[in-house]
Amino acid sequence: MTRNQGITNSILELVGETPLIKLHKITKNLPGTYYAKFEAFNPGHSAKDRIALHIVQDAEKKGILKKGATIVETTSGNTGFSLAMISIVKGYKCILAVSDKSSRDKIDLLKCMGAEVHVCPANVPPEDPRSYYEVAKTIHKKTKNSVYINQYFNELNTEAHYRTTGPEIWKQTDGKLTHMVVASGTGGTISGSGQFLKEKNPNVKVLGVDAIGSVLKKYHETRELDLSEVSPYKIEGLGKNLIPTATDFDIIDVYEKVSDKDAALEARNIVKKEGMFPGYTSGAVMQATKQYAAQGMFTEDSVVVLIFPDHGSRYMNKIYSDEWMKEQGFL
Ligand SMILES: Cc1ncc(COP(=O)(O)O)c(C=O)c1O
Repeated sequence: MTRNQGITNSILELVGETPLIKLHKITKNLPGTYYAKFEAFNPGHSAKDRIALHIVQDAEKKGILKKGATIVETTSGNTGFSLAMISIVKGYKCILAVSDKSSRDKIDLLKCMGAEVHVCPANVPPEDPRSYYEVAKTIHKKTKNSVYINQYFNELNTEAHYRTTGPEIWKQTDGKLTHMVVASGTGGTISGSGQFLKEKNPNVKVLGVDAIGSVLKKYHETRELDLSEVSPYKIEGLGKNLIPTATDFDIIDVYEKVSDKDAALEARNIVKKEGMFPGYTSGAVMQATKQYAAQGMFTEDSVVVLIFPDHGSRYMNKIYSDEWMKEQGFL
């Protein structure tokens, strides 16, 4: 490892190469060995640094993004933070359309990072002009010299994880992993890293995590978009009410759905048992791992990698607030 031993020229050089941390107490009763790839170690505290940097660098190479240009994106918050950080370093303007489901902390953070933030209603169909997709598209059209990152429908999102997250996991486990458990939102993480790992070893099982209230699991099973699956839920960044083209459903072996309550309690459980402080979807990944284990998915020989996508500090007014947990009936 040569990282962090001398001078780092820019914070952006620290994107990726996150640690793989062995889980002990929380997985004590599950068969096999479990590791968390803790993406909070990225400088923007989430896996989204990887895709934001990859997409921006690609646009720069193609000459689409020039100094003084504007970056526009729809985001549940994390991609926005990464883009705002990159914009500061590289001298771009950053405009973000954010779902009103995003925690207050995330929205305040984006503003602190110099982004212009438009808060949009979460519970409207994607084609509604008030949805964050449509708001971002309109801002992009109206803003001269702007680039729309479009993470849900951008193959570079998936490519970023194919080039970084997948190879890192392969190297860190010395090619020994048997299963990977990954939260699916845009699907970039699961599809990109899953593709890389399956190319290395087709026997690696890619286990998806979806939210109750999202269409992804049903779509994976039937290849049909069933909107009767859609209902409001609290977990940010997990699941969807549309089918993102950034997701390659053929790479994913199976999905499990988790509830808001179970995911929140598991996130808090990770803190208590392992001393890590991860975000809400990490709780969802932990809960799904337990559900998969209960189905007999793992044996004593299993080497299971769980991706923990972000840091818990973004959820202080949500899952890490006893008051919020009580309001939801979770405590
Ligand atoms: C906190 C969090 N976890 C998980 C995900 C899912 O990752 P992906 O979009 O790569 O499927 C996201 C994406 O928005 C996220 O913000």
